[in-house]
Amino acid sequence: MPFVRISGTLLHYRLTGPEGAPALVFVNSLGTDARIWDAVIAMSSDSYRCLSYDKRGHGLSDAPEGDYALDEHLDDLEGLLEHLDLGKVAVAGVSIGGLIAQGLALRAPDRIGALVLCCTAPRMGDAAMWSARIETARTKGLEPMADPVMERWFSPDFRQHRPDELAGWRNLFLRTNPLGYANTCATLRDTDLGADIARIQAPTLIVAGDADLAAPVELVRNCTAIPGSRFEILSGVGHIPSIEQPAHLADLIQDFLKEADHG
Ligand SMILES: O=C(O)CC1=CCC(=O)O1
Repeated sequence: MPFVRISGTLLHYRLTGPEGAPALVFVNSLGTDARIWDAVIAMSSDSYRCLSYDKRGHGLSDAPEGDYALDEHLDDLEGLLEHLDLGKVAVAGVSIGGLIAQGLALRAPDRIGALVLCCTAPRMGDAAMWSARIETARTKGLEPMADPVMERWFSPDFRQHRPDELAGWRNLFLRTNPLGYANTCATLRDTDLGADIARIQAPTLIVAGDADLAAPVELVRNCTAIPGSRFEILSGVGHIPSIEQPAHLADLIQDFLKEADHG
């Protein structure tokens, strides 16, 4: 369970897989931590050096005060990559994690071997929605949002047939630092990469879930402005395919990275 301080912010990360193997980095979504990627990492770490971390405001990482700018998330991730000396990486991000991946590909194209953008878009939601969540998180905590958020995260089938997992991931959401959550909602409120992503040159796989209420398929399709990108729609999956269909997602990622010449 290593920790590192990047420009004063403590980050919790995990690194598995053979040293020298192509590096694959996983970025988590709002209200979660690196554990949402564990099943995919277990299926990938024979062939890839897998890095996952709790982005600021989440998990065991620090939750600094104040709205988080996208640039601060990028500073964290770039700092972590420099600290670990991973060379060129593929970055897989879900939701805001995918926004961070897009941002890094724009800021540091030479570091990026490939992108996997899951259930994300260059702009997610609108300012009013994020402001309302910020207000709720800061004044009442996360409990009032828990049930609606579970409906956004998980397909009806998952919620009906996997109640213990649902309860566990709900616990993860509720244990997120409400101020870290609110400060991250500010990133979503303030970020729009729509005018920029056509400049991304990295080979890009885009994955949407047809039961995703947080990033519906047509929103995720906006990522196809990235030249040459491939778009896949997973059936019966909500907002976090790494939890609902990890084997399917791991296969897609590995096949794509081989074609992209990253592993
Ligand atoms: O909580 C949600 O609605 C899902 C979500 C939006 C951005 C993100 O990272 O997760």
